[in-house]
Amino acid sequence: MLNTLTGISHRTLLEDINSPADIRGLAIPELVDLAQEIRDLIIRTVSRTGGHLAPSLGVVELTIALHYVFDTPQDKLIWDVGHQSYTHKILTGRRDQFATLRQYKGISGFPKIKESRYDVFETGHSSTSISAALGMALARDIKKETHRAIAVIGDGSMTAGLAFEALNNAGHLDRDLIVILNDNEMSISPNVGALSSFLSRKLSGKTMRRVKAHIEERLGQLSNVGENILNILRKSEESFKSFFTPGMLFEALKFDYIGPIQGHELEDLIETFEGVRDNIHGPVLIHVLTKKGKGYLPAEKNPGLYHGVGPFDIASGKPQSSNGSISYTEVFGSTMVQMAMSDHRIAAISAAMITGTGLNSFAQQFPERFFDVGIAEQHAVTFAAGLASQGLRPVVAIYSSFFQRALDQIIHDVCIPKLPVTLAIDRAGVVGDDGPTHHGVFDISFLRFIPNLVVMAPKDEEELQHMLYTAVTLGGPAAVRYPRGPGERVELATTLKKLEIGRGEVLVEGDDILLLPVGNRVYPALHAADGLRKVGISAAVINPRFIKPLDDELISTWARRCGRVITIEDNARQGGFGSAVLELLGSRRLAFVRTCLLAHPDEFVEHGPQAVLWKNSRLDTPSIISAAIDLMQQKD
Ligand SMILES: Cc1ncc(C[n+]2csc(CCOP(=O)(O)OP(=O)(O)O)c2C)c(N)n1
Ligand SMILES: CC(=O)[C@@H](O)[C@H](O)COP(=O)(O)O
Ligand SMILES: [Mg+2]
Repeated sequence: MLNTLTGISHRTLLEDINSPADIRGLAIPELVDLAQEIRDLIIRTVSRTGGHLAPSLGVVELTIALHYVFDTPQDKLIWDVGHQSYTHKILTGRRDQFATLRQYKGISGFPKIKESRYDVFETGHSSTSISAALGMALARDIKKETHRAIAVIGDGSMTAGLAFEALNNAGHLDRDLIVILNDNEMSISPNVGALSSFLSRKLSGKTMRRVKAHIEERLGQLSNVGENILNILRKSEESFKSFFTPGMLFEALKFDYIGPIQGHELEDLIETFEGVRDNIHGPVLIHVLTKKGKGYLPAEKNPGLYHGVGPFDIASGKPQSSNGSISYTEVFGSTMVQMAMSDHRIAAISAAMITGTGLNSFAQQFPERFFDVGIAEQHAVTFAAGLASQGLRPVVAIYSSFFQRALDQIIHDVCIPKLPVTLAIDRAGVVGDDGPTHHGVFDISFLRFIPNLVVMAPKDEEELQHMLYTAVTLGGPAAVRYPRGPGERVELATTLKKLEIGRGEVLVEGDDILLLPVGNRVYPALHAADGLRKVGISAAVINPRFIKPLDDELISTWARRCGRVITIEDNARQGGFGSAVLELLGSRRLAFVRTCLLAHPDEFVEHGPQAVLWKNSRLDTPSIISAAIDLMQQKD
């Protein structure tokens, strides 16, 4: 590598690292230098590609130490969420491809089995790693193999029920299993919840007093031994606190607990891991303290902002300027504030995604009506149902792909009892660079079959405002799905209006073909109708607004009139909006109408810019035009 100051070129350590085997011969000072080279590479690359910078910078030493001590890939290393796996990728043969991180056709931002044999489990959604590692440990024992199973999970991800289900089961099964708790006291925003306080031993005064009184009472009943311990405890709050360690929780779950250890000290990490590797059997949890964003000052100072970033300037840390459009998420956030000012029943719930869902302002202005429940989508929905059962009008804002976790709660706790809960489904449709784990392309399919639920999708940001208002004033369960990214730059409404449930709108009249686009596909369809007019095809465009209930009358009338229908949706074809229209046409004896369903095919859509993904799935304007021309030319 060329030193730009001296003009002298020298070989970096990283240039000789092609697999973890290559780091195992290095001495500690060399590993320290290697960590710096890796950090530089991550910062350089992510400043160009965007990505999960702060989580990855926080685990550089941890990753080096794990690959140094354990015999990967025979030993199975599982990265929870996987957004912190950049060092792992660089060390496991993907250094040269790292420049393509999150680029279309480039390497993914998450572990991918097809990318490397070191990626033994795919992640993206949180809190799966302990379950997966436990499964691997059991498979190992059944097959009489000897490798280790290691889950690396963050303190944020540890708050999810799934992680606790796995700990509970692992304690019971008592097999060799290593859980590394990467504790940086951060989820995306600062971590919240009782567990988080417990890990950092920030026990509340109330808890302290209660437990202290209880112990004093119990020990006081004993003779000398009790008095001695009591005296120690009385000495200071600190010594009392030290009586409680985060380990107590895990030990109660039958794990050995080791730590907390400093996560940026390579020597300590390596020594601890070697000790565990060579001496400990059964489930063990190693508590590692790290700093999110370590080594890049702007990220250290503001780890939330640099959790996931777009391209930025390294020197100043400033993100590349956006084009100034307001996003759907921002409109959701401001509309929530607008509604909550006059309706005191409105509450907002986020599952550890306050900024991502645009709820910062609501949280600041209405702290008593805002709840960040941690990474707990299932709980978020049932908690909302509880609020709604007592007269509140909760809005649960969660990304489409994370709502997948809460399907049972939506059905069982919200829709069967018809409770007035609004599901604000952000990131509906393809999200872009995060890829298949994060695309929100299934929600139409998994919500459409639920009785009592009204499902809406706005064509633009102004319609989103009215749909939110319609949802919270409905008096029953409602869902509004809206996409990632900028709106259509339309003017926002100052007065919110209630839409008539199940009523669509005719945007363009036409006789030859009916275009039925959903949500963010409405504008591309309008442009397509313009294009079709130029080649002599008269296309009608209807914005259905409601995916459920459908405007049966309007759609049937226009389908009969045009004789050809194209549905267009940023959702999977299977069970999607197009399927709903086919069901309608069948039930109305309109099966003779020629149809074409434009939607994502029955495969997982890869990562890449949204525009590319829409084009690939034939959901952009030119594809709609060519589908219409094809349908016009179709003969029996
Ligand atoms: C089920 C689910 N909900 C929400 C998210 C969004 N998300 C990604 S990372 C993250 C925070 C994770 O915190 P932690 O595990 O402590 O990792 P850190 O980023 O601090 O390293 C969240 C909420 C997700 N990936 N999966
Ligand atoms: C890893 C993860 O799940 C989140 O950080 C996600 O990548 C955020 O996506 P947005 O950038 O769309 O908020
Ligand atoms: Mg964390």
